[in-house]
Order: sequence, then structure tokens, then C-alpha cells
Amino acid sequence: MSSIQKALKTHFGFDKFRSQQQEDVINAVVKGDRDVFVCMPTGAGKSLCYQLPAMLAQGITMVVSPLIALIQDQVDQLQARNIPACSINSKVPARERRQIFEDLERETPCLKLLYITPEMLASPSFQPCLASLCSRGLLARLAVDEAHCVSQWGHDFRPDYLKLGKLRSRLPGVPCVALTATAPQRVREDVTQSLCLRRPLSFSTPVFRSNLHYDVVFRDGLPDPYVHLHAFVKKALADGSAGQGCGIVYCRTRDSCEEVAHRLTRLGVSAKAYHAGLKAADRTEAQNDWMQGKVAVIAATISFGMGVDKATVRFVAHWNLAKSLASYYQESGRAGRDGLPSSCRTYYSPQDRDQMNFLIRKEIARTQAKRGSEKDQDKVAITDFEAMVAFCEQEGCRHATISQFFGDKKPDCAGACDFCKDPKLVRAQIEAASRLSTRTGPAQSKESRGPFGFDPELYAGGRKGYGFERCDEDWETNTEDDSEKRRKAFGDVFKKQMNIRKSSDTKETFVPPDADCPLGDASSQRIPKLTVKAREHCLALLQSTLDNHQGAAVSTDSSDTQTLAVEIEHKVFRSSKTANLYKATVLKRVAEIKKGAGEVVSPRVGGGETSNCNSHADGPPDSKPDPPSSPSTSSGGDFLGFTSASQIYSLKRKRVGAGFRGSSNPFQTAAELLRASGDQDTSGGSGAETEPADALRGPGDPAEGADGGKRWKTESAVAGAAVSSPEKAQPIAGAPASVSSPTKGVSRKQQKLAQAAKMSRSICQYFSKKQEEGSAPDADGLISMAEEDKADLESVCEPPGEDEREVETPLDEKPLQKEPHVESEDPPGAKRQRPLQDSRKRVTFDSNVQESKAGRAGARGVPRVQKKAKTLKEGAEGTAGVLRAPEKPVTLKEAADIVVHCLDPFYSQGKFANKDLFKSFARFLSHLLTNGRSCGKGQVKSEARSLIKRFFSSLPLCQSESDWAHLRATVGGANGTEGGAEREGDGQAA
Ligand SMILES: Nc1ncnc2c1ncn2[C@@H]1O[C@H](COP(=O)(O)OP(=O)(O)OP(=O)(O)O)[C@@H](O)[C@H]1O
Repeated sequence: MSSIQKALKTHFGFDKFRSQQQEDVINAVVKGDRDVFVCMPTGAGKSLCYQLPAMLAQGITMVVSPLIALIQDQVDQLQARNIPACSINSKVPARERRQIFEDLERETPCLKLLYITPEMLASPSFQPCLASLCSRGLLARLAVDEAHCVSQWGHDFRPDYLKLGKLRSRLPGVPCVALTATAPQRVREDVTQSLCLRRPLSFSTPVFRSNLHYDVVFRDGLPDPYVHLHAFVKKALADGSAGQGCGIVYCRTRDSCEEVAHRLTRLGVSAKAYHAGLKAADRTEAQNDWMQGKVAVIAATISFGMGVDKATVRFVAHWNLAKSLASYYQESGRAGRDGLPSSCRTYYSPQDRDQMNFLIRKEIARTQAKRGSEKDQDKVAITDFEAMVAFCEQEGCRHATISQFFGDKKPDCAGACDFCKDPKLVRAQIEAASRLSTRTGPAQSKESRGPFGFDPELYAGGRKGYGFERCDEDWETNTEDDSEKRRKAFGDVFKKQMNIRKSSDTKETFVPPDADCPLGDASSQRIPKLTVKAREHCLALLQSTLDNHQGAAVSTDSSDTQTLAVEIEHKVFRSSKTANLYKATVLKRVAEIKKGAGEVVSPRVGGGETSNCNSHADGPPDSKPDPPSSPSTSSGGDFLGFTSASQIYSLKRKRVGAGFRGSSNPFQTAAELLRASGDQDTSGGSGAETEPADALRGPGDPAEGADGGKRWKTESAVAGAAVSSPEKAQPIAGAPASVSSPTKGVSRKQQKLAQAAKMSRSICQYFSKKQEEGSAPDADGLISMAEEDKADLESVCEPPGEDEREVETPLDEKPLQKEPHVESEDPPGAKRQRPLQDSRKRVTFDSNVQESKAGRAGARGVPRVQKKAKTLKEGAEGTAGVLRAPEKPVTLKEAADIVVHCLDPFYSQGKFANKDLFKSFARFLSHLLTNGRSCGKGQVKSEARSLIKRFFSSLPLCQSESDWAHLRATVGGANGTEGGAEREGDGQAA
């Protein structure tokens, strides 16, 4: 038996090496004539590769390790084996440290392994000791654990590791061994270079671990994620060695650790939370209990597990997305270290992804701001994160994805992942998730949606979160309950975020066109917020319309249509002042081309922008509002099942295109819009048929914002409310003469549209109509409500049939009913005030009140209203998260107050009430009006918060003071509160 094998048995109690690789590495390290680089999978036994040689060497092996927690665990394990090892770090008491230094000064120190952080190693106070050891020839070896931390291309770069390179140059004859589990090729090269490894012997084993089964579950699609997790835990533990198994659930936030632990315990699995917010004693107790098998599951932030070497971990579940694929590999690799089959699962959620995305970008921005420059390496965090996302979202072998990420060949998975086991299931899950995402919309954007999916925990309230602040100081200072500090820290983070957003709102970088960009004046930035991409998109739209309606074009030759499209686009560009006007005009041109197939559209003919549009011959091309698009195509902007407020009536003049420049009031109704269209039409303008505005929503369009095109949709939807589906429209019986009587020159179609416009303008009318729709939400709850809302919106735009007219007033005395009568006569300002004057009565969500009112309103409507309320309630009760259990009914006023309070932190002097938030709020109120019967105060609150979470995103538009006032007036008006919902504090915003 060789001395190495003897030492293996004597000091570590192992009969043989774990693998040939391990033996080879140890032999090379013991030999000591060359530096060694080791890249072996998690749990492969890398530590032994320097620990065993340390026992055979003369002198001390200095081990650099990134975290005190990690060090402590290693030292404890070694000491438990009677191996003389200790650590010098800031946590070690002064007396103990003195003893260590005394030992190091001895001629023959007892210590064999000295663990140290890179910071301590580089600190001036340690240099005399280091120099002394070197000069006496007592520094046998330098081992750098977690060596990927040295690389800026690595997922866990630690700047202090960079100092090790310099240090090495001062230790000429001392061999070095660098070890990592997670190093793609680029990182390996970087580590070798940064640590000044001399002709290193490189040992690298594929990362594939066949005993780990990987799978991904889309969390949002689960009826109860905790129950799902519980089932997974039960199965994983049952599959493992009897009674011995345990597992880890990694969570991003402290609260989710607590929640997961609590839920699992309630469901019958013993679980404890572990995070830096716990007192040290509680944390130690949790860890010990888990180590000793007293609790089966630990729900922890990633600070847990580093250095925890437990062989029987049967599963590692990620409740939240890991920050990179490399981190994930490392974290999940804590399972199955005994080589037995174990499970690694990620509960994936797009919302989670977006939050993580934002945090990563924020972190990069912070680093860059600190450094004052950008580096290519900065992007690595993003690409590594994207690899993690791809791991979850793509159809493919999970092991292959990991292996490819680390530069290994595709392994033989042999069914050790969900995809290889059942690809159809994975595909179905992805498809279901993408369906969900198109309905819920913004959660799916790849872009950082904004700070605040607004969960204070995102910022961890300034606390240690998920993998971003892996520094020991944080760990040490968070031992006490510091909720006050945290609150303040969160406030600071919040303010900072606001400032960042504010400045990013104003600063927009213009992306120059490509060399072959066909646009005229392609690099002109004349129109603020109009990107080259958006223009190209419009151009493509124009050209495809010309191609498809060749009668409208001068020639059928496609190159000619392109030239023509370029000219039209350029002309529109030159004549538009704002991005919105530009887009509106493009839409108009598209409609004209379609309508006027056979007529000449070329701007070269006729002198105007379009020759068939004689209404524009004299005036500025954009001086009239564009004909709207069909709501059926533009109403897709619903989020969370709430119909866009703008689909009900317009909020801003500029959104509906030109034609209202002279108006002092920034708001207008669809009826006004229609009037303007009517004017236009009477002067010969066309435009009953338009291209869906959605068609214009191009990538990179600034007006589209981070939400994937809501603004476009808004525009078209506003317009659409006025003129959609005209052919089917029937006049409403009893409609006010002022509107229903056709004015001269206004076509019959437009009269019908006027009726539709009036209907859509009134929220109450809209929703009272909605009450009578018979369909109930399906099991998807909210999602199906979104569909339903969409359908309702469309039906609103079509005048109702006889039946429907009778139940249009289930909220009988509701003030807004009267609006249409005055709408067409009053100036816009008066219109806005109208609800305030008429709204002294309380609109409640008490189903009894509603139904009795509905009863008075019309016997025919009642059963349907009741049925609707009932089905909505039932549907909602079966739906996670949204308006579930009926609580004490809440009035609109109360609901508004709650929401306004929730919004308050984001609003200051008209600056930060973001457009999406604003719309969401309106949608939320609309939703309440529709479904509020089954909704209680608590639910309203949580719903409001969830809205804010989702919608406080990075759209670069701020609401104006007047918008805000209008919103408040609308809300207050519906409840009899002059001036809108008060914003007196009740602490809910906090
Ligand atoms: N030759 C061996 N025989 C049996 N067990 C071994 C052997 N070598 C190491 N082990 C055990 O394997 C487990 C994993 O070892 P170690 O912690 O060194 O892995 P690692 O490669 O450093 O993993 P990670 O990268 O996750 O830290 C430990 O429990 C260790 O005691």
C-alpha cells in the first residue's frame, strides 16, 4: 500500500479513491513539481485533492476559500477527523487567532491546513506571517478552492480573488492547486492566467452526473404549487434510502423560505426555514436539525449549503429561478452526493424570470456605475442567466444543456431528465405556459420589466437576497432582527430606483439605422421616441399592404411597391410631429391603400400625401384623427383579465391621433373622436376600415414600451371603441336625440358608431352590460375572464339587441348612465365633471343590493345578473389568487381608496404614476365593478398590490397631473366623492 493510500485510510477513513480522476489529481498534487488545475463535478471529492496531500507535506497548506461559512464547515469536518486545520478570518475570536499565529511562528507548526479568505490573505496584517512562513520554507502549497471566483467570466466573480495572482508572484517556489466544479473553457483559461499557474496539469471531468434527475415545472400553471411541491418532496424522500433522506428547497427571499417551510410542515413534511434574517442561534439550530435528520427539508436562501456536505440529500428544489446555469448546477449538485439517484427540480415562473432579469441588470448597472465603464465581462451575468432561462424554457435534454454550457459533449442522459423521459409532456407544458403568457401578457417579456414587479423582497429590503450579495459582511451583520433598518434600506433602494427610472425615462438612446436601411432620412431623430425599428416596421406594413392590394399601387412590381412604400413612409415621417401621429398616419395610409385599391396612392400623384384622400388636400396631413382599428384586433391589451381603461374611453388627447390640438381639455370621449372622424369623412376622408393598430407594433418601438405594445393597443382600442363593427350596429332604443339623431353629413354607419361610442365611454354602462353576459369564467379563472372581457368589449362596440338594452341598467340609479345624454353636448371638461355631480349614491358590491337594484331595473335582467354573479363567484373561488373567497363586500370607494393608497408611493407631483399602472388601476376598478360582488377588502388589497407588482414597470411615460386627477375624479365620481378618492393614509401603502 502506498503512503498516499495509507493516508487516505488513516486520516480520512476511505478505503479507496472515489474515482481514478481523484487519484490522479492527488498523485499530481503530492508530486508538487507543477501547478494543478482541477475541474470536477460537484460532489466528486475535490477537497480531498488538497487535503490528503496536505497531510503528506512538510509545512502548511494554505487554502483560499471564498466564504467564511464554507470555511467553517470544512474546518469542522477536518477537526472532527482529528486533522490539524483551522482558519483565520474576521469571525475567529482574537484569542484563538493569537494562538494560531503563535503556532505558525513555531519551528514546526502543528497546523497542516490553514483556511483563509482572499481578503485576509491580501490584508497587510497577514503579510508578515506569510513572509515568515515562506522564508522558513513552511508554506507547502497554495490551494485555491472555488477557483472560478477568480474569473470575471465566472458566475461568482470575487474581486479579491484577483489579488491572488500578485500574491503568487511573491511565492515563487510554492506550488498551487486550483479547483472548481463550474468552469466553462473561457473561465478555465482566465483562472489559469489570473492565478499565474505555471504550465499547469489540467484535470477536467465532464460535469454530467447520471444519478441526478432534472426536471422543470411551470409554477404558474399549478392549481396549488405548495401541494405540488409537497408531492414532489414525498416522492423524492420515499425513493431514497429509507428514513435517511432529506432535501433542500432553495428560495429567493426570506419570506418565501418561511412560507415554504410552513406550508410543507402543514402538509405533513417536517421543514425549517434557513436564512440570514434568522438569529444566529435559530439558524444553527435549523441547520443542525437538518443535518441530524430531525427535519427532512430545509427551505433556504442560497447561503445555505455552501460547504454543507450531506451525502443523503435526495432532492434539491428551486422554488425560484437560479441566477445562472452555473449556479444552478452547483446548487442542485448538492443532491445525491452519495451517488444514489436524486431529484433536482426547478419551479419555473416567467414572473420570477423577469424579476431576476431586472435584478441582474441592476447589479450590472451598479457595478458599471461604480467602475465608471463597461466591460465585456459584465454581460456574462446576463448570458449565464439566459442559459438558465433556456434550460427551463427549451425543449431539450436538461443534462445536455448543462453539459453544453460547460463545454462538454452531450452526455447519455438515459432518461435522467423530464425531456428525455417524456418529451411530449415537456412540450405540452411549454405550450400551456406560452398560452398563459399571451393572456397575461407582460410577465412574459424577456426584457427587464421593471424594477418593481414591485415586491419589496426583490430588493430584499436592502437585505441579503438571492445570490447577489454573497459577501461575509452581510452575513455577519444580519444576525439580529433589523426590521427597522431594513425598512429604511428599502426606502433608499426605492428612491434610488425611482431616480434611475426617472433619468432613464428622459434619456433614450437612438439606435442608428443599418447601412442598408431603405428609409428616407433614416438617421433623423426628428420625431422624439420614434425608433428606426418602428419606422422599418411601418414601412414593411405599408409595403405588404401595397403588395396585397396591388390595385392601389402604381405597379405590381415588388421593388416598385417598396419604393412607393418608402416614399409614403418618408412623407408621413416628414409631416408628423410625434411618434403617435406618425403611427396614426401610417395606419391611415394603410387603410387608404386597402380601401382605395385601384385608386392611386402614390404620394407622387396628386400632390398630397395620398391622392385619394381629398380631405387632406388643404390641411395638415395629421390634423384629423385616424379612423380607428377594430377592437377585436386591438383589444388584446388586456392584462390580468382586466380590460384596458382606454378601451372604455380615451384618457389622453395624444393617444387618439390628431384633430384635438386646439382642445384645452386633454381628455375626450370616443364620441368626440367619432365627431372628428365624421368631420373628416364628410369632407371626403376615408377610413372606416383600418389596419389593426397592432400590426404597427414593432419591435423596439418606444411607444410600445416594455409591456409589449400596450400603447399601440391603447390607441387603436380607443379608436376602435368608436367605430368598430359598424355593419352590424343597430341604433339603441331610447338613445338621446342629441347623439342618435344624425347630423347632416354623418352617415348612418356613423350614427351607429356614435351609439357604440357612447356605450363604450361609460364604464358603468359597459360593465352593467357585462353583467348580463351569460358566460361564466372557466377553471382558468382570471384568464378566462380576460377573454370574457375582450368579448364584452367587442360586444360593447356593437350596439346591443333588444334584450340587452333592457338590462343595460342593472345598477339602476348609477349616475353614469346619464352621461351619454349630455356627452355630445357638453364640452369635455363638463363631461368629466358629470359623474361627480351625479354620483352621490353609493355603488356597492354587495350582491344583495346589486341584485335588488337589478330587480327594480328589469325583471328580465335579474336572473342573468344573479347567474353571472354566482358563476363569477364560483369561478373566482376556484382560482388561485384572484378574488377567491367572498369576504365583506367592499364599496367602490373603499376599493379605490385601497388602490390609491397602494399607488401612492409611486406617485409624486404627477411624475411617477406610470402609464401602465394608471391603466391597470382603471382596469382594476372596472374589474371590481364587474366581479366585485364576490370580492372582499382583503382581496382587493392583495389584488391591488399584485397589480402594482406586475405593472410598475419600466414604461418610459409618466402620467400627467391631469391624468391622475382625472382618474381620481372618475373614481371619486362613481362614489360620490368630489375630487376623487382621498388619499389619506391608513398605512396600507406601507
Ligand atoms: N475517496 C473517497 N471515498 C469516499 N468518499 C469520498 C472520497 N473522497 C471524497 N469523498 C466524500 O465525497 C463527498 C464530496 O466531497 P467534496 O466535498 O470534496 O466534493 P467537491 O468535489 O468539493 O464538491 P463541491 O464542488 O460541491 O464542493 C464528501 O462527503 C467526501 O467526504
